[in-house]
Amino acid sequence: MTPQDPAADSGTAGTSDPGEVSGGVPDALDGALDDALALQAPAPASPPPPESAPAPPERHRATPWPEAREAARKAGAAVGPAPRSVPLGEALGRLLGETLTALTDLPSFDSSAMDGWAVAGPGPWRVDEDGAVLAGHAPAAALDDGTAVRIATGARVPPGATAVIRSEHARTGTGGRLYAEREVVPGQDIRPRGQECRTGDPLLPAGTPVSPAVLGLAAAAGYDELLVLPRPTVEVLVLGDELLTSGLPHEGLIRDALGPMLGPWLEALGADVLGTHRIGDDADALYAAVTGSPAHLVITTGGTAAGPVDHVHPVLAKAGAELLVDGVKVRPGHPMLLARLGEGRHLVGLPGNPLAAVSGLLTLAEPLLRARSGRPASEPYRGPVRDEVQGHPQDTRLVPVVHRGDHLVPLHYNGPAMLRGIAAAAGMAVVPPGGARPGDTLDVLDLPWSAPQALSAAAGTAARGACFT
Ligand SMILES: Nc1nc2c(c(=O)[nH]1)N[C@H]1C(S)=C(S)[C@@H](COP(=O)(O)OP(=O)(O)OC[C@H]3O[C@@H](n4cnc5c(N)ncnc54)[C@H](O)[C@@H]3O)O[C@H]1N2
Ligand code: MOO
Repeated sequence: MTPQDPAADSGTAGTSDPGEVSGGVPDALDGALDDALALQAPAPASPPPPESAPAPPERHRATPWPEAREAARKAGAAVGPAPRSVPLGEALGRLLGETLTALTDLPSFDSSAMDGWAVAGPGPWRVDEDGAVLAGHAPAAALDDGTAVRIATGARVPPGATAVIRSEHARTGTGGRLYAEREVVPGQDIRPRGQECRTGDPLLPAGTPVSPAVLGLAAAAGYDELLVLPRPTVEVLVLGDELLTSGLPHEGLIRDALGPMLGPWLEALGADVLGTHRIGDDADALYAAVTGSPAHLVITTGGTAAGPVDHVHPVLAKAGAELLVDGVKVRPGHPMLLARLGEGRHLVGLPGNPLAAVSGLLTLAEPLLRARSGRPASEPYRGPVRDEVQGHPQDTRLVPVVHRGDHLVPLHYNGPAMLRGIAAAAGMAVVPPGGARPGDTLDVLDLPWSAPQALSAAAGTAARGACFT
């Protein structure tokens, strides 16, 4: 087996031979990228053969992949978040816990959109030199027809004013008279009170992520605090005596690839990561860490299978946890599990093989965290696959893919112990049992950093016209 056929490592079939997918990307740059992604790279001179995983025993309890995701979503939804009020400065990145409703008209008064003159009636106008109006200052006296005052952008328009003329569109002539240099349309460059919204108007729906722009809108609309959904807390427990945290692998020891990856990934999924702890292969330490964790969700890595130091199942049994999902019909990652630890607390056990851990993260942790934090279910996007993807006879496969034109292109370094494919991927294609043929449409699970941003809140407010002032 070579790295060009790595999926065979998991006992499943790989994608088509790289030589078959090299056509249609003639550009030299694309060729170099393809090499990097192993879309079409020739085999290295002496590729280290990936080790074979043992044929897994029949798992009668294994849950079909779609049902496992649904079980994780339900587990998260059952303990959905209670909204709480936080100062604006602490709301960034949270989700709105209620509809953001305007607490004021915006603008809250008729205001000038430009620096210039407020005028009343038709010109020319007599300029009241003492009556200049600045933003934030006391209102000017009412303007009589035929008069004008200087006005600054954002200042209150004096009662009686019928338009604002920009300073570059008028000149003062003899006798202090103001002459417009182009037609004056009534109401021009005046932002009328309530142009953007009226008090009580819904501005954004509950569940909208609080972005910097949302903070700005909330402040403009009168908010000092926002009701937000708290982020679920997560603790990561990395198991394995063989793991190094620095330097090169040596003497059977390997670098911990999951510790550095999972914290940021979980943060990107909307969690507050309390910590990542390395437990080794110590059952007592694992029991203490699992039962003593203050987190809503404990994530373990490794130790899910049936080896002599695979402590996750025994520890869960000892802790009285309820297994909600014990194995999933998915490759890689089938030993993944989901357990209920107690009131409002769960554990997701990720397999130790790094891509299998990613599979568990997307299958169980993502839907649980999404539901638990009040985010709407993600809409998988779909696309036609360019190449054949061989499937597992009974199980779903998750395969890292990139986009090429309108097509999904499976990446070859997709073995369970490999991160090379996923690190270059735009998403994980969901390959149904039996596989996919070129042109078949596949669902794609997006990755938090490559997701096309959901514009759900704005989607219903299509631009109906331009507003240049
Ligand atoms: N008898 C069976 N053996 C195995 C089965 C099975 O069904 N029956 N399943 C295989 C599959 S599939 C997977 S996946 C693994 C799952 O194993 P564990 O969750 O128990 O994980 P470990 O044995 O601890 O580690 C597996 C593999 O991954 C490496 N690893 C672990 N943690 C890390 C880390 N943080 N960073 C990088 N690499 C890590 C570890 O060294 C092992 O090579 O079980 C199979 N066996
Ligand atoms: O080989 Mo396993 O499929 O990594 O879960």
